[in-house]
Amino acid sequence: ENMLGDKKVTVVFVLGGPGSGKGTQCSNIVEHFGFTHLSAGDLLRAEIKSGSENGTMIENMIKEGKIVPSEVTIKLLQQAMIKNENDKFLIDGFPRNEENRAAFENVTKISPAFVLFFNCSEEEMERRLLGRNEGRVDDNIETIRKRFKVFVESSLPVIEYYDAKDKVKKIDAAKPIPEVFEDVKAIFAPYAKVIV
Ligand SMILES: Nc1ncnc2c1ncn2[C@@H]1O[C@H](COP(=O)(O)OP(=O)(O)OP(=O)(O)O)[C@@H](O)[C@H]1O
Ligand SMILES: Nc1ccn([C@@H]2O[C@H](COP(=O)(O)O)[C@@H](O)[C@H]2O)c(=O)n1
Ligand SMILES: [Mg+2]
Repeated sequence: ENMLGDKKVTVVFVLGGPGSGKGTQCSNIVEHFGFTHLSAGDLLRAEIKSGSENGTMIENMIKEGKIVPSEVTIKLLQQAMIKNENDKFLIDGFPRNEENRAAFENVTKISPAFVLFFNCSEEEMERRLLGRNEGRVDDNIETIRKRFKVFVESSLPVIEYYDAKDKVKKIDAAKPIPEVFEDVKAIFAPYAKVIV
C-alpha cells in the first residue's frame, strides 16, 4: 500500500535536461490524456512566493542550479498528490538525483509506471532557455551551464537506473513541438480517456 492508501495511482516521471520541453509536453499530455501535471520546479517556485521559511534557501539553490534537499521537494509533491483526486500524475523534473529517487520511493512507496525521457542537445536546450522569457532567475547563461553540469552528473544516473529496469521511454526532443507530441501520443495511447 502506498501513501495514498488503497487508491491505485499511475505516476509517470518526466525527465530531461533543462529546456528539453518537459513542461511544454506535459501541458499537451494533460489536455489529451487527463493526467495532473506536477512540476517540482514550479512547486518550489510557488513555495518561494508563498513566503515559506524555506523560501530563501530554495531561491538561493535555484539561482545556483543546485538540487534542493529531497525532504522539501517530496513534501510539496506529496501534499499536491493528496489534495488532488486524480489517479494519474505526471511528475516533471523529479527525481533529479539519487537522493530524490530513493527518498521518494521510501516515503511514498510509489514506483513509476515508466519514465518519459526527453533527449536533446545542450546547444538546442541553451537556445530555448535563453529565448524563454518567463523571467526565471535561472535562465541566464551562468546558471544554465551549472544546470547542465548537474543534469549530467546527478540526473542522468537516475535515468540510467530506470533504464536498467527497462522503464525508460526515450523521445527525440530536438524536433518541433508538434512532432515531439506525436511521439509522446504513441506512448500514452494506452492511457487514453475512454469516452462512453
Ligand atoms: N520542441 C521544441 N522546439 C522548440 N522550442 C521548444 C520545444 N519545446 C519547448 N520549447 C520552448 O523551449 C522553452 C523551454 O521549454 P519548457 O519550459 O517546456 O522546458 P523544460 O524542460 O520544462 O525546462 P526546465 O527544466 O527549465 O523547466 C520554452 O520557451 C518552450 O516554448
Ligand atoms: N527535483 C527538483 C526539481 C527542481 N529543483 C530546482 O528547481 C530548479 C528548476 O527546476 P525546473 O524543473 O523548473 O527546471 C532546478 O534547477 C533546481 O534548482 C530541485 O532542486 N529539485
Ligand atoms: Mg519546466
